[in-house]
Amino acid sequence: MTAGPLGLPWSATATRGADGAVAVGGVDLRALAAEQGTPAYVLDEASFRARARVLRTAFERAFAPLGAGVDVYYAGKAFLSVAVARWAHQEGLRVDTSTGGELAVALRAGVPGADIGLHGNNKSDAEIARALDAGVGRIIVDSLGELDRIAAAVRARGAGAPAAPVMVRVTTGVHAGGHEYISTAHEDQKFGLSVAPGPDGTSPAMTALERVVAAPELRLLGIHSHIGSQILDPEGFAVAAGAVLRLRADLAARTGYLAPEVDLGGGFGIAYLPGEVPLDPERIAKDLATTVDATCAELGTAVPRLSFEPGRAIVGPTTLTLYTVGTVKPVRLDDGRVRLYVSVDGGMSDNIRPALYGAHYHAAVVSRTGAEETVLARVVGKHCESGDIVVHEVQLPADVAPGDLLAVAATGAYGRSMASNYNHVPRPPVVAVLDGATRVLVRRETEEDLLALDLG
Ligand SMILES: Cc1ncc(COP(=O)(O)O)c(C=O)c1O
Ligand SMILES: N[C@@H](CCCC[NH3+])C(=O)O
Repeated sequence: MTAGPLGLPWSATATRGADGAVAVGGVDLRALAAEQGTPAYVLDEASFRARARVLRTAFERAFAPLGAGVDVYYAGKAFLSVAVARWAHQEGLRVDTSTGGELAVALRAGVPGADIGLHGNNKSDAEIARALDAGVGRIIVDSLGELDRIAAAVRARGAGAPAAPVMVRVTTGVHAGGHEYISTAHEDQKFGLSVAPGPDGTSPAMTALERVVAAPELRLLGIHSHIGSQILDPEGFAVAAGAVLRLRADLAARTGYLAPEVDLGGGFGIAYLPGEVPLDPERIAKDLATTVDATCAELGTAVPRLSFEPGRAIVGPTTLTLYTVGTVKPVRLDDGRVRLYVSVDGGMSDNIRPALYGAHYHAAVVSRTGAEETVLARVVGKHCESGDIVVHEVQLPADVAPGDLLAVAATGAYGRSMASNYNHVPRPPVVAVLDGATRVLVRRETEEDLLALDLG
């Protein structure tokens, strides 16, 4: 994927003018801040669409020679709004949801049920019913109990109700990703059913798959594996693919049913810092096509239809968070260095990732050309926590001052979607920019919005 004039981690259309001011999508961020206020998430629509297309076409091209087809789902948990669900669908992607709320957004966007998947390790009966009402293309089952509940929900619809299309989410023991909490395929965690044999020699994954094959209310589409998030080393995907394909072949040997699909999840890592190298979609797609082809040949099974669920790799790099600098305070460290604490008008309520995962981000002053001399800075928020850090370490112009606009790059994934109202701070808007125009996708919350929930 091509980087723009400012290079990674900035979005593709970000440019810096002669006066030092940064524009995205042809919109000067000073004008955007004056019109919309700060903080604000600024989403580069052209970049979102381009990234969605690049990922889809990379997988389509790589898997075309295998002849079984590919679907790419946009994982809405990274960031979902009606507009982005629509953009993803217009760019030929389907939409992956993980709660009734995300499902509601995708449906409001007009995405046909058949192009929506529903995940979740603890789906409510209401969520299951809603998914069946919407005719979702697949429900990704996460436990044996859930299988029974979906079957019951189908039965409750009466004779003639179509069987529910399900995939079974399995854990292959592959542990990958940027942080232990976001690695989802090792065994001691809540997601999926393990492929490791239990005391009776049969794995929980196989038990679930056999149960689906036997249930008239369920139609087994396939097997699902998601190994983690922000993965920069492609090796784990190939290992997981091999394990899933072997499980599919074992199931066919035991039941005579060869599941038509395999989903290898999302998790493709992006650049958060200058110099960081993102996972290359073309390369991962080609490598996986080679692995799938070779493994299926070795197992003597037909190649399945493949699907993927990237979230971060599509939306992460498209968005920056625009803040206004407030307090600037030099703090002397034990080793004698001075760190400049630069406080902005948001913080852990609009980006919890640094506090939750120790995630690192990059920032720059975007309203003017700063002094050539730079200082070691830490960008912090306005919340009542010393861990309210937005950017742990970054060199900023030595003259950074209150009133400057500061942008933090690559905040599109798990920023707004994990935002909170800590300290009664209203959540920022999401403003799309395209060809010199702004469009508010999600409006700024107000104190009135928050007080409206408080019944006194
Ligand atoms: C099942 C599933 N699919 C897709 C994703 C999207 O992951 P990412 O945003 O890292 O691509 C996740 C989140 O990790 C997930 O849990
Ligand atoms: N929320 C995590 C990723 C988890 C993905 C959902 N399974 C992050 O910010 O990196």
